[in-house]
Amino acid sequence: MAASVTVENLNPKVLKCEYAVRGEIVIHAQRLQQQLQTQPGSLPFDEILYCNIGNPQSLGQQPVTFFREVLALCDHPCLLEKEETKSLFSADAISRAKQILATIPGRATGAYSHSQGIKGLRDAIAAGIMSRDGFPANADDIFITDGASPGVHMMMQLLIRNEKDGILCPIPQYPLYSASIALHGGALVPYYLNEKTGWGLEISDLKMQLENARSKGIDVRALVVINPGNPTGQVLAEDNQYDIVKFCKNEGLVLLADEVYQENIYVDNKKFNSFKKIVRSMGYGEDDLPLVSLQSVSKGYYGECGKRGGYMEITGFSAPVREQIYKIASVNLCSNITGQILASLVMNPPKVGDESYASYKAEKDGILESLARRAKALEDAFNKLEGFSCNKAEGAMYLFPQILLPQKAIEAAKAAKKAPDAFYALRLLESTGIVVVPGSGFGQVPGTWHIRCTILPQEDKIPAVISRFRAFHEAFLAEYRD
Ligand SMILES: Cc1ncc(COP(=O)(O)O)c(C=O)c1O
Repeated sequence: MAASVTVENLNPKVLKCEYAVRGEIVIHAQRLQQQLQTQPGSLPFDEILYCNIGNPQSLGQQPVTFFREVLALCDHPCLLEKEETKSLFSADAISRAKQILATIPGRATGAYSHSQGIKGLRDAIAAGIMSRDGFPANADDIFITDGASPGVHMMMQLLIRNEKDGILCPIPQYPLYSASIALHGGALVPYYLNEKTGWGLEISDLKMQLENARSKGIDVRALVVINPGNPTGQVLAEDNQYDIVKFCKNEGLVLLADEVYQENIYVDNKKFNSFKKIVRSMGYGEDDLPLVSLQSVSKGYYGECGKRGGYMEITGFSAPVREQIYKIASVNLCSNITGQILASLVMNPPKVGDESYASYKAEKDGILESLARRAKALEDAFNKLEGFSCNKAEGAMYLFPQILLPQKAIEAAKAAKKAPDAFYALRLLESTGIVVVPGSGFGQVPGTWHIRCTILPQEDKIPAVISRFRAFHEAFLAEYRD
């Protein structure tokens, strides 16, 4: 019987969609990992180091105790009735769990919730946003989601009608954006971050790209800004943010602000400012600018990727449009309740005076300070490699060095039908077990080659990562030097 479903008759939007952070190189790494299990000693390394994805706990980062205590108590409320609980859990985790459970109808964490998320948790998130920004936030504007990704998909679904609807996206960009634009059948309108100025976002380039797209009949609907940047690690300066907001207002664009790395800042001279705060401090209110701000429990110092929690805060949309957004959310029923609770916790961590505060602060600072040291150590190491130039990771979880590849290597890549940076990343994996993502998965200025490497291996592993990388790179150059 002939197969009724073939690749040829699949939805072409699915075929067009690419997602390199889990692409060919990662699939090959998983194969090699299996080989290490079934035939130990058969490869030149004894473990695979996944530096391809911002998944901190998979590389040994420990979860924050307070958050997990509250989750455990919420998930098994009968613990709250037991005497031993008082010695096993901190007092503020116990009281927080009780407070949260009181907002959940029937204390049932196994029940569906409101499609935007449990109201009490949205109130807590709104309070967290207000204390972060100093401007009011409203629970009705919050949609709690299973990580930030569903929020991005929802907005693309809402905005993209056909291939003539465009979304301005940074290049390089996190491929969730290119993938979701492709899946929803829209046009990615690229704007280039300037590598020479530390991945600067230039309004002149935004304008040029917008005009260029419009001249081709593209109706540009939104601007995506990832701050701090992935894969590029830059943190936007406040003045730059004002200009971006003005640009969106003047051009009638929705501002999609991906702020999932808001807690990941590693330099003293930069500070995270939410676009919500910037917009409000410019005096713009609800009717001036449609703004979507995305946050996630996957990043920051919490790194709870597998719990799938996050939210989008939606302001500046009319009531009928918000009803449509609510309708899309309701088709998915609701996000998972554990992720909802965690999203409320990361926006309202323990405060001075709470029993957990000192240990919470020590865990948080320990993780963030270690990430800053790892970022610096890897940046310095990359900058010492011949042909590498690596901007600082001011924030986020990645380094994105440019590599000047010898012509001979580029030709070898061509012969192997691979992009040169994918060829390099594959060779790196096969000789060291280190998994990185080629720059071609994020977009880059044509003719330049990059790799993205996370800063997430634990500190005791960093010297080995650096020396394995260096040895590989020297051997690669020796093989392909022009
Ligand atoms: C910039 C950015 N946005 C969104 C996400 C989505 O993450 P999640 O769906 O786990 O919140 C990621 C994940 O790496 C990211 O880097």
